[in-house]
Amino acid sequence: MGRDAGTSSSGVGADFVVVANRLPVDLVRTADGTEQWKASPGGLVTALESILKANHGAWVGWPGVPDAVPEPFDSDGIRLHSVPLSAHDVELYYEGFSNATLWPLFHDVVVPPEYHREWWNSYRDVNERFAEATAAAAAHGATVWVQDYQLLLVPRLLRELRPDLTIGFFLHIPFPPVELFMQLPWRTELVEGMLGADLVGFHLPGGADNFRILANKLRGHPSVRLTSSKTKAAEIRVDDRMVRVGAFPISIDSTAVDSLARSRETLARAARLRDELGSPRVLMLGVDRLDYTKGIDVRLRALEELFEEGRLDPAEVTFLQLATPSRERVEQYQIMRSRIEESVGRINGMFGEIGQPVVTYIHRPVPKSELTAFYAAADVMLVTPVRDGMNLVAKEYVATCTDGAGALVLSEFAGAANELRQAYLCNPHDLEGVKDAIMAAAVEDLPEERRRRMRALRRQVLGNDVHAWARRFFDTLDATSDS
Ligand SMILES: Nc1nc2c(ncn2[C@@H]2O[C@H](COP(=O)(O)OP(=O)(O)O)[C@@H](O)[C@H]2O)c(=O)[nH]1
Ligand SMILES: O=P(O)(O)OC[C@H]1O[C@H](O[C@H]2O[C@H](CO)[C@@H](O)[C@H](O)[C@H]2O)[C@H](O)[C@@H](O)[C@@H]1O
Repeated sequence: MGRDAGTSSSGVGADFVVVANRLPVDLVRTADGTEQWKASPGGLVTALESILKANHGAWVGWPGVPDAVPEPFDSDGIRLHSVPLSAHDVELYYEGFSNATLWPLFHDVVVPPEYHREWWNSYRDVNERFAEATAAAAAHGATVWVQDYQLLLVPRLLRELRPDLTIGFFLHIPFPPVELFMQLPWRTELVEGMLGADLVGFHLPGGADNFRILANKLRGHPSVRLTSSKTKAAEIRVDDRMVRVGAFPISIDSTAVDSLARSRETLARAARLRDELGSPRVLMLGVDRLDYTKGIDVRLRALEELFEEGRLDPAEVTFLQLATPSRERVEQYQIMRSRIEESVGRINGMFGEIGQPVVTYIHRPVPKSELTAFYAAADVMLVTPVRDGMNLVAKEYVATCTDGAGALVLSEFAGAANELRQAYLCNPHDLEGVKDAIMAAAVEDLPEERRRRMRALRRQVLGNDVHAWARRFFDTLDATSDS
């Protein structure tokens, strides 16, 4: 990363600070009232943890439970600063505005977003507290990297408090088309919030383009493309500053995943797992937070029809779905969970045998070593979101296929499809297309064709890891502070 972010030159605060809704660890309260820290879920943490550890930086975020007020502490070389949220904040800012307004709106309104003024007021208030906590944690002249849709107002608020900072912002979910964003009653404030950064990053060029159009439409800030830039970035003039905008597709720590996949323990566990699942000829796998964007229902419907039509034989095919609990108090998540669990029951009722279900469904997190063994055991990985910013699971599966076997069925609506062109791509809204992609990946294509595709995918994932992602972002951010 080329950035020494150890102790600050002034001795007060860190020279490099990440700000995200969640800390990289969650405080977990057990039934007996004791508390312990556990790794928190999601791709964002997976992606940033290794970068921060390598740079002894600080992380500002919510500890994951209401009303907890831990003092700053060090974890694995990272200084963690908690922003406490009350139960009311969690309900209005996190479950409400972040996950029932912005999340569905930014994921192409796959469920209807709700607009409530009291949610917005709480979002603004919590963003102010994040900005204040960050201003207190950062050394003079530090670099601050603000993450994601929960904190869209922070870049501007932080700039007002601390004009000496260099501020980057990265959005991990899709940035919606202009017509959808325009639904937001607070659209101008949100765009202005993001424009407080020196660099605004998205996964895909389309998201960056949507943002440039909105900055012009809502605030009259025209942009120019930087034709010389490798990142195809653009610049927007905001008063006396230039804000850079570009696409930076995130990735994984590919080498670490690859070596864990090659370990004797992983390979032994993967073999045992196949035995435990009845030694199927084809083991299919899904791994997701239980979220309505992930298309878990789509793949279940596709499999059910393939069994009904006799195109897949339930005696030969098993599907393992890991669906990690997520945002469980938000209504649409509850609706989706019921729908998925009903499908699993129906499919097993129709096609399972005693002691031999066709769908094995796990609704709890598993340790990383176990997850890696799932990937290593699977012949076909099903990643079928109706919309997804990137989808790191797809990349993790590819990095785990160390023997070059294995096939990835991937929705065109996952950001990862932009890079993983040799996957079995499908449109999750076209059920026949999803079924055909599953059939090609699982049964119809020759092993050589699957291997050819997997070789190309592995070249992509191993050659573009999370470190390269961070380097590209920081090189572009450094260029903004130089100009
Ligand atoms: N250890 C562990 N990691 C999980 C589990 N479920 C999902 N993950 C990780 O969570 C991340 C999900 O990222 P991504 O696919 O981008 O989707 P996101 O959930 O929307 O961020 C991946 O790094 C997964 O490995 C689990 O049960 N255990
Ligand atoms: O913090 P939660 O509400 O429990 O949700 C977990 C995370 O989900 C989202 O992940 C996104 O980021 C990934 C990495 O860039 C990307 O691959 C994926 O497509 C996105 O959905 C969310 O953006 C994070 O803020 C959450 O922490």
